[in-house]
Amino acid sequence: MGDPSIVKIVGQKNYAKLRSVKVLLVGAGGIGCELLKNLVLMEFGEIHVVDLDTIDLSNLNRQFLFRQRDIKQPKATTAVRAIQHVSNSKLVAYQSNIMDTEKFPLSWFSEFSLIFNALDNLEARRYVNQTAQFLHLPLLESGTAGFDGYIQPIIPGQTECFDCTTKETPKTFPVCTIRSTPSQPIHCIVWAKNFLFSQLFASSTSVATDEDLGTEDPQEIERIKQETNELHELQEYIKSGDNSCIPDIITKLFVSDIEKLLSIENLWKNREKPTPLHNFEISNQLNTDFSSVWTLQEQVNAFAEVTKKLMKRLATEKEIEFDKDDTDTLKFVATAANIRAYVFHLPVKSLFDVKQIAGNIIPAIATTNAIIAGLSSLASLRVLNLLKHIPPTDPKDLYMAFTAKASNISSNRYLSNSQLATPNPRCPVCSIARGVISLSTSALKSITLGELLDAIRTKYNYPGEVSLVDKSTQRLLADFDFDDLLGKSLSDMKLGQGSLLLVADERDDEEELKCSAEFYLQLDATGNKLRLPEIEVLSFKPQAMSPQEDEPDYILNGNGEIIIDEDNGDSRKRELEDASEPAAKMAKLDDDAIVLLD
Ligand SMILES: Nc1ncnc2c1ncn2[C@@H]1O[C@H](COP(=O)(O)OP(=O)(O)OP(=O)(O)O)[C@@H](O)[C@H]1O
Ligand SMILES: [Zn+2]
Repeated sequence: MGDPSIVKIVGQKNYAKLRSVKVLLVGAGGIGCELLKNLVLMEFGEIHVVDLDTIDLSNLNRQFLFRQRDIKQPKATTAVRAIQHVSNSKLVAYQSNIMDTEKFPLSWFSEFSLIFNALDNLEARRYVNQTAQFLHLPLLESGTAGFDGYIQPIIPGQTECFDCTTKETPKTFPVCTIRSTPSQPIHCIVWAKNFLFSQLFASSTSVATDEDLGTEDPQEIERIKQETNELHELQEYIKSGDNSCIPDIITKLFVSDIEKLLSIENLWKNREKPTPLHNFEISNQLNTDFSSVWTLQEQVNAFAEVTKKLMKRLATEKEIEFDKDDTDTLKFVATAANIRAYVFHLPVKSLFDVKQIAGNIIPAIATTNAIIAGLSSLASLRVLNLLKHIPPTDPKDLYMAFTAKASNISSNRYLSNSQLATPNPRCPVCSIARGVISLSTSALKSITLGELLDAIRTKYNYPGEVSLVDKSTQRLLADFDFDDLLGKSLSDMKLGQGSLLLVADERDDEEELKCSAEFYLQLDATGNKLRLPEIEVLSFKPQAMSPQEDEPDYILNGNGEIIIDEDNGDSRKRELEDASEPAAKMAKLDDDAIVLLD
């Protein structure tokens, strides 16, 4: 019979279907905990939860399945344990990285009817998106940041995928701004975190000669390189564990390096000159209030104290990574950034503020997570065709949904939606045909690369001029003028379970080319020597795609940011702003046109 409220929504017949559906939830953080609760209350037959992380104190305000006693416990297993007692669903938890191909081969994913993404980074989102494309599995992608949030249903082959729109990597700054001419507090924080801290405690790399330094001035380039190598020497100091060198470190960073900068006169023609930190003293007087702005003396004292502590830690830990929740690493970065800010006459920040910036933190809001998880679970019923009174879903009728601040449509409407676009023909992920090649272990040894390539050519009508790339390692295995490896066996080429092979038509000047195809190698225990998938590899007209075609006017970043494409979006944006119904793509953004979404 089942829970009467869910039966009312889906009907008795669909309820039986719902009970047999197996879904995958990736991420048991802010959205993940909410989603797991919803999916359990909806009585999905089986819910598998994957999360690689353990619980932090800072998660407890919104990840309501966790308690103080759970800190340092795995998120996935703890979430499942917390909800098990009210669950009518079979729950399975994994404390693992979803990108672990040994633990989660493609065949494992193929057991699910639907995947929910509740992730916080671009790499994992992309990986799941690609996997869903491989298996033609529907995916419900989601993210939130503060009051902003979105869900995007992705139906492979029918609606745009996560990678159909360009995803920008987070904002970066030119090296010369960070290393020579900071003009905002964030430049000092980036210097302290990404350059100083990582040089001294994480790893020692000198500046690569081809790194874009953002300056042409030979004197400045020379100084940046020299400074990096000198820092390498400081790292040796730090490793020695000798506390007496701390004043030398301060002198090097905030006096001699600054004096060297001052000697490059070009830099200061149109800028205020920095003031080196001459005559500093170190005392024991420490400020412990993380939300106040400390005096210069307090910054110097805290910098000396925490450097001493990190030197001691380094002796046992060998390498220390920056972590916003590790007070020592945060204090080092905050005080170093603030002393540099004093030197460059820039505003100084409290430790708490530096934590927000250095940890890329936008306060997570439990309500936004709950709304987005609610929308995602509701969308799942549509995607799976389980709603009682709604006719079978045409993917064209599915919508993305956004919470208020991410929408430009109406200032007094909290939720807005936008019809899903069709797949972008130039998408690097979903414009490629995909399938699974199964083969026996003995075939790996007996079949040569050339034989496999011939079989693929024949089956999918590829021409002679194709290239074959091992996508897992980005190795070129063959192309029209490189056939040296074709006589080698697949196992000689280290190809096997989980390898990804990309075949591409390499002909020039043809009116019509075959689309690329990507194959996943899967070992087959049933004795099949070699079986190629029954997939259709379409052709396309290369000249038909002009660079302007269908360019999206916004970018949804999985890391994630919503960014307006300034060059292309203007006219479209206007159109959207004028539109009243139906709500369309989001565009109302903060002043700097960036909204971060986890
Ligand atoms: N590759 C991955 N495999 C499995 N789980 C992942 C992977 N990448 C991220 N996650 C999980 O996705 C979840 C995202 O949740 P959320 O955005 O609330 O982040 P959080 O780490 O819990 O919080 P915060 O970043 O604010 O401290 C996290 O629990 C994280 O461990
Ligand atoms: Zn795509």
